[in-house]
Amino acid sequence: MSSAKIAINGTSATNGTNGTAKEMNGADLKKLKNANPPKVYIGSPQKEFNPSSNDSLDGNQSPTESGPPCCVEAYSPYNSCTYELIESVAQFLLDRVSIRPKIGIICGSGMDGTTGCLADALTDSTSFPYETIPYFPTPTVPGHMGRLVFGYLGDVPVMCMQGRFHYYEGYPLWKCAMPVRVMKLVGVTHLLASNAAGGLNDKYRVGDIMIIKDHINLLGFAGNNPLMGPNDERFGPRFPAINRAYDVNVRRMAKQVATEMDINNITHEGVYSVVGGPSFETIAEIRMLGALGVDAVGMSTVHEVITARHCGMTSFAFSLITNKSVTDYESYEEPNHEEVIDMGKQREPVLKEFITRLVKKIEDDRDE
Ligand SMILES: O=P(O)(O)O[C@@H]1C[C@H](O)[C@@H](CO)O1
Ligand SMILES: Nc1nc2[nH]cnc2c(=O)[nH]1
Repeated sequence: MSSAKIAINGTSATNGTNGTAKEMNGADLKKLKNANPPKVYIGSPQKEFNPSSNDSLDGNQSPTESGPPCCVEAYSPYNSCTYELIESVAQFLLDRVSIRPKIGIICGSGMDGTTGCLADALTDSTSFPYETIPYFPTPTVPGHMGRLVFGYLGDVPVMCMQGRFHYYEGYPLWKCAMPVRVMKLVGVTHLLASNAAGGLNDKYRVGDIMIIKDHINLLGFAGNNPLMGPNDERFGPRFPAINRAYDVNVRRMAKQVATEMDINNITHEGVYSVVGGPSFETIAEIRMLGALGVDAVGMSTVHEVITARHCGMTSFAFSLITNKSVTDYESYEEPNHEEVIDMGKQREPVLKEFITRLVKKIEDDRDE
């Protein structure tokens, strides 16, 4: 494996080779954190990109819009993050890693922690703490690391979000899903998202896996969607179809993996619904969701999948059932984030194996 250079504000560090990982650190991070807005360095020799000027990004592209850097308006409900800006973030990453992943993974709660998580299984990895990536949001939730990691899962090149962004953190949906567009422009064709969810279906037990076959976008019902605002056709159409969001072929492969791993008894296929959070559901809300045909409820994924489908990515997602949704007024049980994180950690080895095998199948399928 050849070694690549990671350039940080004009300094550089050598990328890890053969199982080692490199991360931006110390003084460089401090410098980047203090930069406001973050600086984007594109091309060689490095040059500072000012989104509000007509600076050329790499000699070929130029921003088509003037005005302030759009992603700085973090709380705008409408996506004002231009194609050019996303392209510049993707280029920032591509300039610093040598691998070209086709598969992007988003690790859910408890699966993205500090030890033993999927991202740690990557070899030849290069990781970017989110605060070092221009225009990236930063996670605020305990149990969510904040790193984008490039590396090999088995022998398959992937990029992996170790920690995601949630609506309840105060980020608009488009911003929560912005990394998916970055993945797209990095060259990713397949999105694999995981999440922690409360189980409504009576047959589900804590620790089970639910392959998502469909979703109910409750945030969308309430008039909120990551695609609201001006549409850029370079990403996708104004009115994308979403009825085949969870790819049937990848779901079939995931079920094959479950059979190979002999975990069919804990693997299901069902409907996920997203709520805004951060409060968990009331009993009346859970009963309503159950009546609507929801099998598991959580606070993420749907806006990422919508964004992925909009830009033509194949998407797959699964939930780890970290707690049973409470449906009984007599019950003293209360869902809590600690049990969510604990269950994620407990299931880490199984999920790692599940994802590693699935990624391999997808890669082999892509090659056929
Ligand atoms: O990021 P995910 O959807 O896995 O996280 C779920 C929703 C909340 O962030 C958290 C609640 O414990 O778990
Ligand atoms: N909304 C919601 N999100 C979760 N994430 C993990 N468990 C739950 C839950 O019970 N409800």
